[in-house]
Amino acid sequence: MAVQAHVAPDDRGICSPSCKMLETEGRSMTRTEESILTVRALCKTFRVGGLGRNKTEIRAVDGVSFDVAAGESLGLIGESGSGKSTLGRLIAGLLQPDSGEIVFRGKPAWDGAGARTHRRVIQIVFQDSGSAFNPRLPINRQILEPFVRHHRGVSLSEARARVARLLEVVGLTPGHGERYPHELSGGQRQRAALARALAVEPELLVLDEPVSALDVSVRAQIVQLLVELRETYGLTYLFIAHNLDVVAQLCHRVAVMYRGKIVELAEAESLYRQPTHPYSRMLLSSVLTVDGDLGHVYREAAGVRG
Ligand SMILES: Nc1ncnc2c1ncn2[C@@H]1O[C@H](COP(=O)(O)OP(=O)(O)OP(=O)(O)O)[C@@H](O)[C@H]1O
Repeated sequence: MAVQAHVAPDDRGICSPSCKMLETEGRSMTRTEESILTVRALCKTFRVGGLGRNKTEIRAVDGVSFDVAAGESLGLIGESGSGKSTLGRLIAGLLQPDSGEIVFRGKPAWDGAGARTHRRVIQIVFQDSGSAFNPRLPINRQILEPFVRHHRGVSLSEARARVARLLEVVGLTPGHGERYPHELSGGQRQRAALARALAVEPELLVLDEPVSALDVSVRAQIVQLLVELRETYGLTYLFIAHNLDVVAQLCHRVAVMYRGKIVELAEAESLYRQPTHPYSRMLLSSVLTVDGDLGHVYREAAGVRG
């Protein structure tokens, strides 16, 4: 069954989700209409090279606006250097915007004093989780620390039991928890990175190419895990990826970035079937060319979406 949702730009040129449910081949993925993340006119410029006025300005994110509904997975695609990671880092609070607004559950992401407001509820998982872990500490310590920080009053033995449970949820054993990051495979490290992110009970995960470095079979397992975690914990995802199959498997809507701007934002199936912006058409057809219709990628992915 075709996707029933419809997203249209409002009179400010901003796309907002307007559906309650996606139905895909008899399976449903519920999400609410409530927007939990609102991004408005977001800009970030980097100044690189040279001295003083000789510096070059790179407008990495250039006036980006969109909403994400609770429980939704929004994919973010675009060529290398289009600004996807910068946008993800801005939303996760790792970078401060030059201008524009990020509002999560009605509250601005930065307070008047320049401090992050959503440290806990928005977490980020990177492609290379190896470098995101401390190489000198076993994995379970690195999950325990954020857990304890955000669960004051929980005894150490209870915290350890909860960390063991988190490892289990992501498909790891207590034995994996005792290893150091380099003693895990890439897929196991991504599972551990997800467990660590979940330790603080986030609501939104920014997933910055979390499966790009994995081989095909491990990638499929992690995508399946992401689907399950989303259902179990009611998570919302901003999913950055190059791989369009993976985006089709996981995402309700997809935003296409080009030179720091979102040039198209649409329901995944309608974007894959009929991209409207010339850059989206070029991007999609450069990956797979089947009579200009990529609907089959979306349909083939339906079995995984759950
Ligand atoms: N810390 C930084 N300092 C200077 N320039 C940066 C910095 N981070 C990103 N850029 C530049 O901003 C632009 C957008 O980069 P970004 O990493 O966001 O793109 P991307 O779409 O995520 O690319 P990729 O898919 O290759 O990861 C690029 O021109 C990049 O070189």
